[in-house]
Amino acid sequence: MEIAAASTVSVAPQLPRLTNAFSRKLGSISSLSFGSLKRNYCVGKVSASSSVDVITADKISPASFLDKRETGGVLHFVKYHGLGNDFILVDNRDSSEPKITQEQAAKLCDRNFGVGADGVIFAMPGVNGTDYTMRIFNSDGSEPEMCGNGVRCFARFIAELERTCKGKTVQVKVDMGIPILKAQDVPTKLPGNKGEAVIQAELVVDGVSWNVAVLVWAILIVSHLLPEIGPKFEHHEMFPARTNTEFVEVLSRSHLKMRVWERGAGATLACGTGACALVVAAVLEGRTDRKCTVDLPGGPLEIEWKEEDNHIYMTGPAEAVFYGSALL
Ligand SMILES: N[C@@H](CCC[C@H](N)C(=O)O)C(=O)O
Repeated sequence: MEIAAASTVSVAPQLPRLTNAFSRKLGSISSLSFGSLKRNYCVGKVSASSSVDVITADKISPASFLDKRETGGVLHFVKYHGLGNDFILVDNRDSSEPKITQEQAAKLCDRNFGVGADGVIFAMPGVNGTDYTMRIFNSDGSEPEMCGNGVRCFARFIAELERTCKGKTVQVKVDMGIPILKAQDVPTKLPGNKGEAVIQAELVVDGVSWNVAVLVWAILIVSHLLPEIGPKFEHHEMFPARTNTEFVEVLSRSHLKMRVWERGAGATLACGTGACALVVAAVLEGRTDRKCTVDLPGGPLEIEWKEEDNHIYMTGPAEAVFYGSALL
């Protein structure tokens, strides 16, 4: 059995890179389909496409709650999670500015003094011909470019807002687009060593040498070290925009296990973009096939990096947890 740490470094660079790469496609149109209904949307500065299948049926209709309009100082939301990576979803379709500030989002995400979540996601009006735009603030208030588990929850939320889906849990497949491996697009100051990509490079963190690639492999890491080592990767000088980090164990050519330290959110139960980056890294290093199950603390994700179109497809659950109103 091989244990690799990973990745985030390895993957980390990759994650931001994926997101940053996407961000240059501002306004590009993707599709979201719920059964027979199809919607185009733009994820923040990123684009992605999803399809949703309802796998369970709810007994209650949230319609009356979702129809509520805010009065001063109150924010209505729905709490969702994808494999334990949890988000506060806000119906922001009537404005292209988020209803709350980044500071307010950080307070809401606090697990002791707020609602508790890994991030706040806003469903906003579409741009450039899209039906919707998604924006997300991390639990520290910073704004990432993309969120894999979050985009599945977003898809589920849109379906609920449009009354096209009443299931508590749905399985969502997301087209995460094309991975970009160019070092400067990650961004990382690590020099490209495989074309312009960073594969199997050395990264020194806190005096320890890690074998990283666009992902990081090869070092055993145990869970209790995550809070200690995670921030050192996140804030490493080689990653000017900080980074997400996935620590990985290779179980077989189609099975990976990972722990994540997220930029702006810390140790979370799952990270969709990280799982995608991980599979790309694993394939580039010849460690796995293109279709893998990635086990995360919150459960498994199915990831496929298709050769035909170079896109990465992620499939996993999105579950509604509760409806609430927060005092701001
Ligand atoms: N913290 C991340 C953004 C969120 C990633 C997410 N959990 C996922 O599922 O992809 C960042 O700052 O990049």
